[in-house]
Amino acid sequence: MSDRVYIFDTTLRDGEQSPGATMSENEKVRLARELEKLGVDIMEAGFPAASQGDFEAVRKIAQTVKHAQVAGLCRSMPQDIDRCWDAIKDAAHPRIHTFIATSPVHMKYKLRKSPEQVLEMAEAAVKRAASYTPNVEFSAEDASRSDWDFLVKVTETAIEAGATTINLPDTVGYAQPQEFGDMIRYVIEHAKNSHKAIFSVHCHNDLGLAVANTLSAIQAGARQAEVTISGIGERAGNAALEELVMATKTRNGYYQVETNIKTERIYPTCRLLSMIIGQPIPANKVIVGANAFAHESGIHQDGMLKNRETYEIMTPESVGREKTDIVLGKHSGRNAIKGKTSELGYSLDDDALQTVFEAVKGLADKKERIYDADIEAIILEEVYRIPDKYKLLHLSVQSSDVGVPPNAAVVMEVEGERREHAALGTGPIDAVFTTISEIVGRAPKLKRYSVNAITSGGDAQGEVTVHLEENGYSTVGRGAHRDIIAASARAYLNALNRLDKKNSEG
Ligand SMILES: CC(=O)SCCNC(=O)CCNC(=O)[C@H](O)C(C)(C)COP(=O)(O)OP(=O)(O)OC[C@H]1O[C@@H](n2cnc3c(N)ncnc32)[C@H](O)[C@@H]1OP(=O)(O)O
Ligand SMILES: CC(C)C(=O)C(=O)O
Ligand SMILES: [Mg+2]
Repeated sequence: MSDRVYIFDTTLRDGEQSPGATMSENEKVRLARELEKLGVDIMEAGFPAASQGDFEAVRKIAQTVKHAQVAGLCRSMPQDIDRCWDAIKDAAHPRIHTFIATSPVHMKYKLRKSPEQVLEMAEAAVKRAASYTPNVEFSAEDASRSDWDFLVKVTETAIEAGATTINLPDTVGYAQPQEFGDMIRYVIEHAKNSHKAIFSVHCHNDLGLAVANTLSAIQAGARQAEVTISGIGERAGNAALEELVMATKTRNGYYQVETNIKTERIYPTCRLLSMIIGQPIPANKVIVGANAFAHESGIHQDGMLKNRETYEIMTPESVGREKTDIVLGKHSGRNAIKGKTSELGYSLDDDALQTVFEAVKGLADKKERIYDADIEAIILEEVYRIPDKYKLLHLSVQSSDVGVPPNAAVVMEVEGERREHAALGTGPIDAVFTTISEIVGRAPKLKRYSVNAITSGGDAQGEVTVHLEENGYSTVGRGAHRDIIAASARAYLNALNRLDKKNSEG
């Protein structure tokens, strides 16, 4: 049976210590509501002694959140602890989180205290916190650079004073996974009454090992993980909630632990945070980045279409994202293109598929990303075209405001014969249409002309639709191209070819 790992989210406290991630009171409350929906067990709402603003935000969150525990952080100082309690006392499940550093470098240079003084401060702090609530967490800051036997002593002291959670942080992201797991196991095995507390870890990502260290600690017996959404936090950040949770879920057989997180709420929560702090999610970010479930190369796309498990270890839906993105581009193969065209509702034979395949490869050389609408435009242009009597070979257009009137030069093939001509027009598109009509010796009436950007971005394709009328017949022609004048010429010829077919069918 799987053991439960409690998720302690500190996005609103350590996450907010990330440069540029300061949030207003309203934003913190909004995120707190989302964290509750996500299913975090404990949320650290802030550091009430830091400022009046943080005090108010923590108090508001404490009054708002109903199911999750709400923690406030405080130094091992009476005035900080009292202020913290004041802020969280209205919570349905309040927790005081007090801390003091235990590493030689922090004790000597930052605190200017001896280990004995630190032990006394820890004991006094936990006792004071426990006089307010039985739910007290004690953290030995910079635990990973502390003497292990001193950590055992501090842990015993804090448990004896009333702490029910003991947090051993890797404050500066210095630990290595095996070593960190060994440290947690050592303290749990050697501290008296360790069974009376839940052991927790809080890992920073300075060497990119925050999640690995947290997982190693879980294997060693830690049952609370302190994390943040998208891994934001002081310096390089904290262990990312989404990475830790999905690692334990995806490899449940390996870790044999479970969390209470509703994983399908992960993506919406990360998006909300990104909007609040105004920092976009990088495309290659684990689980929540735009590329995390996008498959670009033909061999991967082929595997995915045959069975998603070939290249996906979790589904995008399981983290609240939309379906897998098969990104068609220059690395795509025929199977992916066939899959996409049938998904769009077209059933193409092998020849048509080959035509689309070649057109996609050609377009991919010019365009960074191929969208569904590009594929549809290619199908319309390359497959569902009436056999052409008229073909465009070259087009050159001069558009102008003053001086030379707009003019076009067109080289075409008319039933296999090359013809060229140039003409003026009221605008560049009119010049193109006039030149083509003069080449083919016809003068259909242009009833309607429209242009749509069918894809987005600076390299978007435009689709032009023209309605032509001639001898009582009317028809529609379409053309797609990255240049709308070229798209217009194609649409006009497409309509002329259709008209010609109607005329000849009588
Ligand atoms: C690893 C972490 O993330 S720890 C949490 C970090 N978060 C914050 O710092 C919250 C924002 N901080 C603040 O607003 C301010 O630092 C305050 C209000 C907390 C304190 O401000 P000040 O009183 O001006 O102190 P200042 O920040 O300059 O220095 C910190 C003091 O606390 C002491 N201290 C640091 N940690 C602790 C602790 N856990 N317990 C007791 N004292 C501590 C330092 O030794 C220093 O003492 P000194 O003034 O006697 O040298
Ligand atoms: C206050 C503690 C838990 C902390 O943020 C750290 O050690 O990184
Ligand atoms: Mg921290």
